[in-house]
Amino acid sequence: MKILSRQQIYKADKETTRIQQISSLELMERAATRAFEWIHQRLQGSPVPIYLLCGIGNNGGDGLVIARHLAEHGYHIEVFIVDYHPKRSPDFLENLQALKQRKVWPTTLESGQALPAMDPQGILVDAIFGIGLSRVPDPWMKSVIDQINSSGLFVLAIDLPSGMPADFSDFDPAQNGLSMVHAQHTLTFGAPKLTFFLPETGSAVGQWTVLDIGLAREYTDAVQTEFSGYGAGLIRSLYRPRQKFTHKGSFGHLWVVGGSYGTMGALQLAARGGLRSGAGKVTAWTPQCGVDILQGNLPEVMVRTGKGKKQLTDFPQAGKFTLVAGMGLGTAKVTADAFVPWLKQWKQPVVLDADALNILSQNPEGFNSVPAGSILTPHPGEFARMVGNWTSDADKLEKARNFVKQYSCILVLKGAHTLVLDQHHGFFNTSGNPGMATAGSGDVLAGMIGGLLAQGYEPVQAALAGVYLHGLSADIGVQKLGYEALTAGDIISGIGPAFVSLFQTAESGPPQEEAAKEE
Ligand SMILES: NC(=O)C1=CN([C@@H]2O[C@H](COP(=O)(O)OP(=O)(O)OC[C@H]3O[C@@H](n4cnc5c(N)ncnc54)[C@H](OP(=O)(O)O)[C@@H]3O)[C@@H](O)[C@H]2O)[C@H](O)CC1
Ligand SMILES: [K+]
Repeated sequence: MKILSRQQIYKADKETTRIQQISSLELMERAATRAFEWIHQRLQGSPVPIYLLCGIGNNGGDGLVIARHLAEHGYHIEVFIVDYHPKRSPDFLENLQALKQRKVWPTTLESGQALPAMDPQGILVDAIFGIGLSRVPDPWMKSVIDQINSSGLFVLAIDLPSGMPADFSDFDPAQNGLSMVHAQHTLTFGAPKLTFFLPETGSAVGQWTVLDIGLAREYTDAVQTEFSGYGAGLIRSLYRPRQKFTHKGSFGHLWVVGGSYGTMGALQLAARGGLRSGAGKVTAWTPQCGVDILQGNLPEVMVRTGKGKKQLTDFPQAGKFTLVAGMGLGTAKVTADAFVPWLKQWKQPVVLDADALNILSQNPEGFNSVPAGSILTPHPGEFARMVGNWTSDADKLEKARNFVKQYSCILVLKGAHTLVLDQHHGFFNTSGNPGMATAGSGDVLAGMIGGLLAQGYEPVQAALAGVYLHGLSADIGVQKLGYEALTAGDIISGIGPAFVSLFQTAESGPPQEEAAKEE
């Protein structure tokens, strides 16, 4: 699922009309008809009042086409033209004519005018601004947006909520008060937009559905995008089936390094995540206080200790194993003093999480010792320690881009849509749920990525599959437990079913392809 930039969507639009030899008016008709069908399928002729707020560009034109189809099907509609600009797009004007021919007479709202009273049981279709938004809405538009947001109506946004840019190519909405319609649902054309995946703007999108409007595949298949969303389809294509004549040595040896007095749980969760993801063998390197805990709880895991009793003061010699470090490690000076030089020994990619990242943030020179291709898995607090505070999602993305370039690493930026970013591309994950905001969830993920890396997946593949399966395990967990009760241990219990469901058909398992399309 490619995320096209604003300019690429315009190009897709143009190429579609050229290749398919249709007019832009016909493409608008096609797009808006898909949106109408989506509404009609759900409302089934219900007498609920529908208020269509249309701008004066092509997003407004879409709104007028939807209005025409709704009127033809007997819906109770009221149409408003939000007159924020003196110019009108030609396709808007054509569709205004077509609507009037159907004896529907829109009301024009002029600058400064308030929205009319609306039945709070009704539905508001937001077709004011689409991808054409190129600057911050003016004070009147901001007040219209505020009135929509406090109206209490169900808001359905067309293409994207008005006031929200598709990407950050023109302006950064967070620097300007984030004035945007908050929709319950967004019907977007052709491809999801970058801003859907980021917390500042994504919260305004609500649920979202990508409507296939038949954009020219000649263009959309070939175009290189900076970002994409991914789901089961990509992970299935990466999956390495197990062969019959294999043994545990075929699936790698994972070492989880970390733990300190009082935080041995983190190391255990990572070890279990690695085992459940298929690592052939798992060894834990812990301070001496960890031996009984790990041996008692995890019979499958071998345990080796450093010299330190309550915290690590030394580390194992780099060897032919896959390293995941940082879970519960602590940031004591003795630990940090040993950890930073030790990292230099590593030549093959490693996975660094939690306190490994915190230690490096306190000793930034150490990031230069991280082997190329390593996977760093910070949560937002850890990432802020790594790169400094950001002022907005756009700024955070920029900082992340610079970081992966500088250190040739892969960042896994954890969030509602975890971003796996390398120097070539950013992948937003589509599995997972708010139940995952629970202690130890990140330790499990680090272990899972390590378990996949140990089995020979390329680093970016291990990161993508680990993140997706981690989210899917939690999705399976919440089906029985709900969000509140889900724990990191439950995510581990879901890993097996997640692998299994990856290859189930839509009829017998969670419909993963849909999950990627519809939030
Ligand atoms: N391929 C597709 O996805 C299709 C998309 N369609 C729909 O078309 C819109 C995009 O339409 P467009 O006319 O380009 O833009 P908008 O309707 O979003 O905006 C109209 C104009 O508003 C001006 N603008 C921008 N920011 C502001 C602002 N803050 N205040 C006032 N005015 C603003 C801007 O014009 P300027 O010349 O002033 O810059 C916009 O052009 C897309 O979202 C879909 O809904 C088609 O229907 C079919 C295919
Ligand atoms: K809109």
